[in-house]
Amino acid sequence: MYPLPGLGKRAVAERLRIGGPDANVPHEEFAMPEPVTRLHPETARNPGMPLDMDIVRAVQANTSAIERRAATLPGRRTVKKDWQAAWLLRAITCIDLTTLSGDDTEGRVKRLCAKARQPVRPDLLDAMGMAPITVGAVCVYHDMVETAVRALDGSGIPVAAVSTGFPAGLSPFRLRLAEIGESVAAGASEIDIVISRRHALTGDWQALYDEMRAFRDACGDAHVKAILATGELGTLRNVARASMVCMMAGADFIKTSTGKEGVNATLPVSLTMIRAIRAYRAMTGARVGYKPAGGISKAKDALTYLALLKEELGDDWLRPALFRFGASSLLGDIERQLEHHVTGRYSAAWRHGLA
Ligand SMILES: O=C[C@H](O)COP(=O)(O)O
Repeated sequence: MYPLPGLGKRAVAERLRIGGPDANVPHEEFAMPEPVTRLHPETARNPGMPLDMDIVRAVQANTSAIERRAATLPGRRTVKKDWQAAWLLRAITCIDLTTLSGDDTEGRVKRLCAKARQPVRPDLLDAMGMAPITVGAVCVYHDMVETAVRALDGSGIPVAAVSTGFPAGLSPFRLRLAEIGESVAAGASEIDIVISRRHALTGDWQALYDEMRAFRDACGDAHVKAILATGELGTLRNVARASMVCMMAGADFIKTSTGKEGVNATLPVSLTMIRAIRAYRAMTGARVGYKPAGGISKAKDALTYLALLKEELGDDWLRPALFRFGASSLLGDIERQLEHHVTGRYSAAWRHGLA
């Protein structure tokens, strides 16, 4: 399957220069596809491919071009009224509703799971003529996996566990592998691993590939999201290369951040990672998901991310199987905007607590 027949070396090389001229931005009517009817439609997993250092070395990132384009993104596409409500509902279905605090309790996780099952008040959904929806997943530390799995029983909502010594990823390697196994055994069907940043910072792409491959193997049937901790990778080129190497090693998703770095999800980083996903898709035919995480708390930011994804990867990515927001408080602001859409009034933010 790699490389795709018909895609010559030159075409591949063009796609690896992130930030170069972009002939691939679609200009069709900027509307949402039909509503999500199935939460997690089958998506073939990314099988990965052998590490190809020629490709990794060819990956470039033109930082100033990326930053220029990212700066134009907010407000570039505006969706209003019913369309905006539809986009916000779509955003909710793509949230990994997250609690990752040292003071997490079973009670907090149960309340979060109740919110995951019913993220929008039924009267608001009725007023919009919408069927019930749920979030994409609930994301917790290992110790809370069993509680979340029980609380979500019968809902079809997956539990994602952060793993491998999250957030720094500096515990002994065998323990990081064992941690994945424990979380899968406890019922997590998605595992968010953290990469060893030093491998990217020192350009040891073979070590990063081997680590990622081992993490994926330890996950078994559970889907694996690779957290790059982009705020600690130094350059956008490192972000682009780490994205490519993790995808080559079989990551199902690439994710920006743990939420604990000094800088978490940003638009330049997102553009870089999304372009890497696009290049990987062009080379191999495989679709890898994207998860910006950390600091995304406003409905308008969610709209910007969805617009970016639609422009760069197309409607196919606008669903939970290929896109998630890692966010602990975004849902509250979206619900507040939906209430305003239906009633014409804003309620206080405290009325939309999550857990
Ligand atoms: O992966 C998810 C993040 O840890 C959540 O970050 P946040 O609390 O800034 O929304």
